[in-house]
Amino acid sequence: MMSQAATCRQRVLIIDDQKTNLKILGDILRQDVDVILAQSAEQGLRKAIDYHPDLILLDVLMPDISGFELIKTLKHQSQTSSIPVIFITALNDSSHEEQGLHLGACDYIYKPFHTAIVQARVRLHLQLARQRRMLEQLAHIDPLTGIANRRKYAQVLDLFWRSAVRQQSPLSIVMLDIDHFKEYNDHYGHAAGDKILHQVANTLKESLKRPNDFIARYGGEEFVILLPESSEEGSRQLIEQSLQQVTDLQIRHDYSPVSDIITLSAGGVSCMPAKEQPLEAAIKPADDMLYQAKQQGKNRLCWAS
Ligand SMILES: Nc1nc2c(ncn2[C@@H]2O[C@H](COP(=O)(O)OP(=O)(O)OP(=O)(O)O)[C@@H](O)[C@H]2O)c(=O)[nH]1
Repeated sequence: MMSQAATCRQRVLIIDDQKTNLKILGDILRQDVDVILAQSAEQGLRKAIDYHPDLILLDVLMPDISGFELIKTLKHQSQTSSIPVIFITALNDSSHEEQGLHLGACDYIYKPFHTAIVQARVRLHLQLARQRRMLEQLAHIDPLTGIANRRKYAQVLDLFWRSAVRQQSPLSIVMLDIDHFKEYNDHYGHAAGDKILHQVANTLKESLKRPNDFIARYGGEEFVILLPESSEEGSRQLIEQSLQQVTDLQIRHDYSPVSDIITLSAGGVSCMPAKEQPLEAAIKPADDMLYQAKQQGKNRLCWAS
């Protein structure tokens, strides 16, 4: 993920009502980045949402909506709030500069501008944006397995839940746990245990079919899978296949009382989220079912009815 973020071309949206300014700025940046042009605040806002640029260069004095007004909207909308904005304006006095920075701009450039200074500042802010994105990605990845961590899971669950409430569509939640993993660690060593966690996590991940299906490491040897817009029958079938794919790895576990290979227990629930229902209550049945699967002898899937 890091290498992809580090190599792909970044995008800069330039918003200015003067065609000549758009052309000049576009020409001096095009060598380094993909340039998107907008000739009004309204068009700029639309393009910011549609193209999600890495940086916005924004004029202040525009006939319909001023740059100062537009940045307020950009900073209030979740799709655009994290995009850094540089003002580039003929309002070349410190009080306007102060106002611009207060409104959330990361920089303020006076017109008439010097080409090399615009290029240098754009480069600097793009580099900062890239580093910020990498940090965000790293903060959401479990380093051992490379899949999402519990923090990311909490965010995604909240997102899926709200979307399921809005669309009145089902959401399946599945908790999975490696059986007798303590014995595995005790006999084969912690480093071997780490390798298994990586292998199991990635096998489960690859078994998921739809782009929105989501897996995270919930903790230790426990994983959680979220399947949005998936029926109970479809979800059960998919998870049975996922468990089968882990079994197919045929990882020897001579110290497991339930099998001579690594197995998983899993508990699932399909729910139709309602606004007034607390999230915790919806997840609990999956936890209960995992407990039941362990109680019933492990190496199985139990589903809440
Ligand atoms: N190698 C490795 N082991 C871990 C990691 N996180 C947790 N564990 C181990 O996972 C084991 C979990 O043990 P238990 O909770 O008793 O679970 P279990 O042995 O799988 O028992 P059941 O779930 O009842 O089958 C402990 O030995 C933990 O040390 C990790 O990152 N790496």
